[in-house]
Amino acid sequence: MSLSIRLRQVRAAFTLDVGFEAPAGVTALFGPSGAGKTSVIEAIAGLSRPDLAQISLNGRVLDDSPAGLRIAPHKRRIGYVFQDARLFPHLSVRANLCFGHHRRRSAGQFDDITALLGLETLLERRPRDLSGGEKSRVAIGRALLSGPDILLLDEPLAALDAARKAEVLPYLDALATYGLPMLYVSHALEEVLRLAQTLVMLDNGQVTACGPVEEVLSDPDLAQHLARDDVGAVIRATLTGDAPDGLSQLTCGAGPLFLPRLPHPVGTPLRLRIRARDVMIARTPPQGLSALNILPATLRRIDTAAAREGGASSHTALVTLDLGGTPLLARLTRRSVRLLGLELGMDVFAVVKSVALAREELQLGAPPKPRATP
Ligand SMILES: Nc1ncnc2c1ncn2[C@@H]1O[C@H](COP(=O)(O)OP(=O)(O)OP(=O)(O)O)[C@@H](O)[C@H]1O
Repeated sequence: MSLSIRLRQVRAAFTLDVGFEAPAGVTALFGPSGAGKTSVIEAIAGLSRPDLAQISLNGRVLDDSPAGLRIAPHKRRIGYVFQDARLFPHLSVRANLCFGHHRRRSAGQFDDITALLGLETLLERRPRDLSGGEKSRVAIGRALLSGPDILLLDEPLAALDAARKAEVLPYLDALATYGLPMLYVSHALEEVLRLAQTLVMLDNGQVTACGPVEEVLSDPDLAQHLARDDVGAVIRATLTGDAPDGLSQLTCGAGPLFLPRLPHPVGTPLRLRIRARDVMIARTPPQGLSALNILPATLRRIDTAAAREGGASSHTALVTLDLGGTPLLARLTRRSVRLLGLELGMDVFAVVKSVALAREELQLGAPPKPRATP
C-alpha cells in the first residue's frame, strides 16, 4: 500500500498544509490536540473539501482538485473508525456489523473478523449493553467488513479509560498483523510505539517529521515537538535469554541489555524506548554502580536548544550518543556536561537502570502480511 497525500485548507484561525507518503503497514498520525490530525483523515475519507486535495491510494486517485477529480466518500473503499464508536443504538451488534456493506462479505469473512475482534458472543446484544471497549471493537469490525482498502482510525481508544484501553489494544495488535493498511490517529506515544511502523508527526497544521518510528523518535531535532518526558530514543532489540535471577537479556546493536523478566519467548523482537531522562553518562567504565546496563558509546551531539522548556532556556542539555550505529538520547544538566568536560567525538559510557527499561519494553508486532481476508 502506498498512500500519497497533499492537502491545503485555509480556515479562519488554522491552516492545514501537509504532504506525506504512507507506505504499507500501520502509519501513525501523531501530534498535539488541534494539530490537524482529524482534518487530514476527514479529507482522505472525502468528508471535507479542502482548497487543495491530491490523494491517491495504491495509485488509485481519490482526489485531484486541480484536475477537478473527486471520488464520492462511499466509493473510496475506506473504513473509518471514529473516536466515539457511532453504533446504531436500535440495531444489534450483528446488524451494526453488517450495516452499509458496499461489497458482499462471505460468511467465512464475517466469522474471521468477529473472531479476530472477539465479538462472537456479543452478536445479539444492543450497543447499550456493551462496554466502551466492546463498542470500539464493534466499530472496528464494521469498518473492516465494508471491505476497505485502508482503515482510518481516529483515536479509537480516546474515549476509553485505562482498563478498557488495555482490553482493546491486543485486538489492535492482531489487526496490525492482519495485513490491512491503517492510518492511526493518536496523541498517545505508547499506542504509536506499540502499533505503528511509520510515524507522521503533525504540529499546527504542518508535517514536522515523517519516517520509520525509530528514526523519527530518536531524532534530537524533533524533541521540541514532544512532551518533555516522552523524549527518548527507540531501539530494536531481540530477547536472547532469561536468567534464573529474574532478569531477561536483550541484544541490540549496542550490546546486551538486562531488564526484569519479560513474558515473551526467547527470540521475540522488541521495540524499546529508552527515555532521555533515564540515561546517565560516564567518562570511564563505572565501578561499584548498581546499574546493570553500561554501554560504550560515542558522543555525537550536545543540544541545549532542544532542551528548552516553555521557551525559556533550560538548565538541561540533550546529548546524542552513538551506540555502534544506534542513537541514544540522554538528558543531563548543563552543569554535568560542563563538569564532565563532554565534547563531541568523545568515547563515553551510557548507563541505564534496568527498572527504567522495564517500564518501556514493548513487543514489536509481526511485519505486515500480504493482505488476505478482508
Ligand atoms: N469545521 C471547522 N471550521 C473551522 N475550524 C476547524 C473546523 N474543524 C476543525 N477546525 C480547527 O482546525 C484545527 C485542527 O483540528 P483537528 O480536529 O483536525 O485537530 P486534531 O489534531 O485532530 O485535534 P484533536 O487531537 O483534539 O482531535 C483546530 O484548530 C480546529 O479548531
